[in-house]
Amino acid sequence: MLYKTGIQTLKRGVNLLITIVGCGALGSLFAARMLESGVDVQALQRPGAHYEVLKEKGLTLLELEGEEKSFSFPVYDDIDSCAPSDLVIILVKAFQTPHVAPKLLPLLKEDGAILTLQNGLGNVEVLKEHVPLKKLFAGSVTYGAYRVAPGVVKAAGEGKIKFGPLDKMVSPEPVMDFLKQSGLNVELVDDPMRVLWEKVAINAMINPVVALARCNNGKILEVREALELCRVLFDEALEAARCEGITLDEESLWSFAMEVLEKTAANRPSMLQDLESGRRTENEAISGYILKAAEKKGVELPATKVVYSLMKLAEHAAIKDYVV
Ligand SMILES: NC(=O)C1=CN([C@@H]2O[C@H](COP(=O)(O)OP(=O)(O)OC[C@H]3O[C@@H](n4cnc5c(N)ncnc54)[C@H](OP(=O)(O)O)[C@@H]3O)[C@@H](O)[C@H]2O)C=CC1
Ligand SMILES: CC(C)(CO)C(=O)C(=O)O
Repeated sequence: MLYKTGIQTLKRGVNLLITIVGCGALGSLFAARMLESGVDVQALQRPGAHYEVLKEKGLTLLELEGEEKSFSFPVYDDIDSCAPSDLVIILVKAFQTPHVAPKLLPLLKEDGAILTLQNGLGNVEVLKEHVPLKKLFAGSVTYGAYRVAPGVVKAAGEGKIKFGPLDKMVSPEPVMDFLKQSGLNVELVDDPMRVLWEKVAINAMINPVVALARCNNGKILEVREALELCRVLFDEALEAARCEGITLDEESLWSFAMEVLEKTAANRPSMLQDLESGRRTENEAISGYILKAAEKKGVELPATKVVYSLMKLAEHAAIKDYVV
């Protein structure tokens, strides 16, 4: 018999509540889609300019086609003010996970669930230290959003959430139904860790290369040497995945990576946006994690090591008080 999360209360017509932990670009886009679908949302957000605007004036979402929408929902900077929720979605950057993970359990109703949709690897390991496995779900996202000003988020493309429970004995249906009801495109997967590795392989071959070159994703397709470098980084990421016992489908994933480059040709990747805004990047959770996974098995990944080190240098140069 599969363990059910508390989200089955959905079927009893009780109002369900989602908490978004880290209501930045993606968290705000999701909050907007949920509110449009009539689902209750609250955000746990750290204090700062974005928090102030969300709290005082609400969220402004600029749709891809130019429409401007306003949303108002409860935004808190402390756990004690939050109501216990049925589903908590983690959308802080990976390096913030150790700060939020110990606070999560009180945010949940007794049988609620937690879903991480963050990029990078290592988040699940941290969450597992603080949350029972049966409550944990993980996945990746192809939606896009970025912040244009505090409280103002631009939608950069609809996409899909691929997710699944980390404990195979847990029924994913209630969370799946809830996310669908929340206006999001969702697909269930058997092995969420594979999905996280697929996403990290794509991030590892695009993000640091484009961030270091300070260009748009599409430029990679115009420079043969850049594409060759991406291929080496991609192959190294797949090698690291094998070191963790995960064999990714090289051919179909490479085709998907090319599709991502074409579809996001005009985009500046998140890592570049972070560098340009003087913010920390997810370098550690992407290239850094890949290097560590391989290192544990005595495998060296020379190209990944070079771009990882250059990204550290770029962060050191761009970020005040960066700890090397
Ligand atoms: N944006 C996108 O298109 C996509 C993003 N992702 C992934 O989703 C995750 C979130 O990305 P994104 O939304 O772009 O990032 P953002 O930086 O825009 O959002 C993260 C938010 O978390 C807040 N925050 C930071 N620390 C804490 C904390 N301790 N407690 C509460 N809130 C906190 C930040 O506050 P503050 O505003 O003060 O900085 C910020 O608003 C990342 O892992 C990213 O890689 C995946 C696919 C697409
Ligand atoms: C897929 C990609 C590389 C698109 O830019 C991305 O996820 C990012 O910018 O972080």
